[in-house]
Amino acid sequence: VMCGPEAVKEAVVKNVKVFCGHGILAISDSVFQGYGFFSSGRQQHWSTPHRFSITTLRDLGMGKKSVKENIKTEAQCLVEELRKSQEIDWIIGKNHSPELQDRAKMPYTDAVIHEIQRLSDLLPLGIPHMVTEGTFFPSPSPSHSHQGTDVFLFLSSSLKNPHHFEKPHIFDPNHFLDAQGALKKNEAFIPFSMGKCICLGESIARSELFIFLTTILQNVSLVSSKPPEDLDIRPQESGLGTVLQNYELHFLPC
Ligand code: HEM
Repeated sequence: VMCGPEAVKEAVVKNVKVFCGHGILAISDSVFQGYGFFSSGRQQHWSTPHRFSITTLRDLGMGKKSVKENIKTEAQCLVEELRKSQEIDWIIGKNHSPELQDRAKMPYTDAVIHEIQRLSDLLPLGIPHMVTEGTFFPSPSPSHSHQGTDVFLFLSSSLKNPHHFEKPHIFDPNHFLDAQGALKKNEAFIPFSMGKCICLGESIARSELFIFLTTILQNVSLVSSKPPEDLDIRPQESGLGTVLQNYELHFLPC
């Protein structure tokens, strides 16, 4: 189990060939029947479909107009649905819908999204990896790993690392803001893993989070039925994935 950003980096950035084999994930076997990226024990990481997907998914996330427009349309539809379900007559912002280019000008919003991802810790142990050939792992405690050894990248231990985040268990966007209010990168922020094994959907996921959140907040105020300080933000369950608690929220017209 690789704990902390330094160990994860040592494994999947510096020793990428050895540590990026796919581990066994029982749940994916029954769903994917051995096909696709999540099939267990896939040792060859840079297969043709993988390369194809990297190009396609990263292109989609980075710039293809149709996808960006789809994300915006989906966000607008979500707002429409919220409006209908609330039966509140309010107007979707008329002049400007959030665009991805706005993100660079909105460091606070970006920091809030980083902090949501950090604390929600969607995949605490990442997706299982497997050692593809016997290797000696020098740090933090020297050890030998045999081919086929399961490897877990303990992403939680980076996201909630007290050496990298001042208040690791408290929601505070300042973890990602410098003294001037600009977005501050943090090498322990690795919810998508890192290196060549990094989540193929990172760019799309980050775009969606920004567009959805800003579009919702542009149109409604989210009000909790309890004072925020009384909310319990500990996860309901945490295994392969973190399941958050259910919260009661009111969507009020701005
Ligand atoms: C907030 C949302 C998401 C988070 C936190 C997340 C996180 C992750 C993590 C930690 C991994 C494992 C990387 C590793 O092997 O070390 C992964 C793999 C993967 N993710 Fe995501 N992911 C998200 C959304 C998405 C989306 C939207 C897509 C597709 C559009 C996607 C597609 C994939 C694929 C295909 C892999 C397997 C990559 C491979 O085996 O090479 N993810 N993701």
